[in-house]
Amino acid sequence: MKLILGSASPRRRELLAQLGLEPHEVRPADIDETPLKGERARDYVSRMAREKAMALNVAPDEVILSADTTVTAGRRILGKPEDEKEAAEFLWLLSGRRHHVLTAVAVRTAAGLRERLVDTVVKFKPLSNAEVNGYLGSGEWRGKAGGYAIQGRGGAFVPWIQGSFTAVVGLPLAETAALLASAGIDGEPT
Ligand SMILES: Cc1cn([C@H]2C[C@H](O)[C@@H](COP(=O)(O)OP(=O)(O)OP(=O)(O)O)O2)c(=O)[nH]c1=O
Repeated sequence: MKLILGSASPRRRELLAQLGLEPHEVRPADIDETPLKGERARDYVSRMAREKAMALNVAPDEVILSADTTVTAGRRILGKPEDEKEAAEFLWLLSGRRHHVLTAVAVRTAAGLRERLVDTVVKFKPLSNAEVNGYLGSGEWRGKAGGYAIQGRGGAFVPWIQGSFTAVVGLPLAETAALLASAGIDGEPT
């Protein structure tokens, strides 16, 4: 079976490499990522992963892997910030609080689609003006759900997590490996 990565995220590619897997092809799906009115975060993130997988054609010898990561604080869904102003808003919202990072993984073959949702709790320390401004200036917030990257400088804001570190970065490796194995794709640890 050929592994098709249905994602433009370089992090997801790197995480796959950690499993000893290299996609046969990268085929990102371009879908509308707007939440539905009143949609719950868990429903939203699952729908996104599924829609990314369903937007692509799948050949009988292909396995498509798609995922979606979103940050949720209270009832709010924090996606990728549109600009620096929104990134600042997200960072202040997360400052000194716990939030959830939800990552859904979808694996699709011609036979059907299987999906897993991973919920990780992340705690942010109270941020100072200097920390927020320095972080905004680094540009690291771009393209990251919630406006931070735990695997980068953003890691300095996180004293504690409960759940899956790899899920926060974009692909929960234990669940992904299990889903892929059941679709006939096995990696070797590198
Ligand atoms: C919270 C957090 C998110 N992220 C990233 C992972 C995802 O790439 C991104 C959330 O956006 P996604 O919409 O999940 O993915 P993407 O747009 O990067 O790629 P694609 O849709 O093609 O698969 O946020 C981090 O890298 N580190 C973090 O700590």
